[in-house]
Amino acid sequence: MTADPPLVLDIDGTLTRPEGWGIDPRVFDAIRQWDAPVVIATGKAFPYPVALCHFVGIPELVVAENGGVVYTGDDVFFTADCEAARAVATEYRAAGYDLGWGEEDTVNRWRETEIAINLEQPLEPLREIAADHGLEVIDTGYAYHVKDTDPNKGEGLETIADRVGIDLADCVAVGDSVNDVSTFEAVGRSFAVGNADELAKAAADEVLDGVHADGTLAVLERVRGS
Ligand SMILES: O=C(O)COP(=O)(O)O
Ligand SMILES: [Mg+2]
Repeated sequence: MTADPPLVLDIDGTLTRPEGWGIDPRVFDAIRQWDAPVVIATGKAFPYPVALCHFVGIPELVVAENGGVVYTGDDVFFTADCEAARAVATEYRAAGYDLGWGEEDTVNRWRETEIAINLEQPLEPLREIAADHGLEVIDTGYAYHVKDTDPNKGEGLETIADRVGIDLADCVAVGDSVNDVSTFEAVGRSFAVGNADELAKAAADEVLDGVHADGTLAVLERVRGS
C-alpha cells in the first residue's frame, strides 16, 4: 500500500479541456478523490483558485498571482506590492493602449499584487514601461503578467509546504508554462503537459504526450498510490 503523493497543479493549460479553455470536468472528481494535499498554483487572481478548491470540495491550499498571494488554509501572505504594477497599467493606458479585458475587467478586479494584460495587446510598449518600473513581463500563453521579479510559484509552494507539513520531495507537479518552472524546481517529480511552452518542457522531469487535462489525468493515474 503506497500513499498518493501530494500534488501541485497549475490551472490554465494544465486542467483545461483539450481545446484549451474551461476546466475539464473529469478533473473535479480526480482532485476531490486524491488522498493527499492538493496545492493549486496559478497566475490567476486569488479568488479563482479559492473558488476552484471550494467547488471541488478540497482544502484551500493556494498559490495565486504567480506567487504574489499565498494561502495556507489559515494565513494569507502577500509577497509582492501591486503599486508598481498599477503604475505600469496606468502608463500603458496613458500611451493609448488597453489591458484588453473590457470595462469591468474581472481578470484584474480582485488581483492584489500584479496586473494581467490580454495577449492581443501590444507587448513591446508594455515591456518597456514595465522595465522602467523594475518589473518583468511574463507570457503564460493565457495572459501577459506584469510582476515583481522576486515572488514565484515555487516560493509560494515552499511557504505552504512549510506550514502544512508537506515534504516537497514527495510532491508531484504538473504545469504548462514559464510560470511553472519555479514549481518544477521545488518538487520531487515534475511533468509538463504536451502543450507546454519550451521553458516548462525544459524544466520538467518529463514531458507528457497528452495535452491539457488529458496529459494531467494520465499522469495522476500513473503516480497515484496503490
Ligand atoms: O493566469 C494565467 O495567465 C495562467 O494561469 P495558470 O498559471 O493557472 O496557467
Ligand atoms: Mg498554466
